[in-house]
Amino acid sequence: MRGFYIGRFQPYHNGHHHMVEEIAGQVDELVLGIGSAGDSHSPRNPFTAGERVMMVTKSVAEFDIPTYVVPIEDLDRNSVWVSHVQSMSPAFDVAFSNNPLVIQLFKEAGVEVRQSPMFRREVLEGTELRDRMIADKDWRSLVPDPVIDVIAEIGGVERIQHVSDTDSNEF
Ligand SMILES: Nc1ncnc2c1ncn2[C@@H]1O[C@H](COP(=O)(O)OP(=O)(O)OP(=O)(O)O)[C@@H](O)[C@H]1O
Ligand SMILES: NC(=O)c1ccc[n+]([C@@H]2O[C@H](COP(=O)(O)O)[C@@H](O)[C@H]2O)c1
Repeated sequence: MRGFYIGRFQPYHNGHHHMVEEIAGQVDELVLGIGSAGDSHSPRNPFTAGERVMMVTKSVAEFDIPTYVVPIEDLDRNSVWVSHVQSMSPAFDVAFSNNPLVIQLFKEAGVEVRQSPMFRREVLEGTELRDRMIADKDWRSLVPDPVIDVIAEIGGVERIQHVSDTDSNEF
């Protein structure tokens, strides 16, 4: 059985990693969708799809499960989003998500959806991690080690601080 799990992963954190570990116990192969793939260099979406591919690929290497990482751009039309996802991804039997819109769209399309409880959500939330990066507070303890390396390699903290500076995000 092949599972599908999509997130923006801005950045990929220990909550996502915990969910992947749980999913890995339920399926034989996993597709990880990098959502909003066209977005980057903004306060909410600082990292490119390629950078997020690196974070996710290096992190899930510790789990013993074949994993495909697929960037998926957003569409203006929710009604055809599941078809769009299916056109970009290896075929899957079950989708995993805690996002209400994603759950609704998959269910309406007849795809089985499984949810899992949120894991330490008071700190394991992308928004909280990005705020900590901007404020130079600890975020490294909340992500898998490979994510620390990728964010260092790409100058990610400097970037998010720069794009969050209201004087420097005009183009
Ligand atoms: N701590 C967590 N435990 C379990 N699942 C999580 C956790 N954080 C996020 N998820 C789930 O992972 C998927 C992808 O989430 P997403 O990439 O939006 O992360 P996020 O932490 O919610 O980020 P943001 O604050 O940027 O929206 C969603 O289904 C979301 O509900
Ligand atoms: N119409 C669309 O393009 C559409 C609909 C539902 C979810 N999505 C994307 O799926 C991803 C869901 O991940 P999150 O749970 O991290 O929000 C996001 O990137 C979101 O933009 C896109």
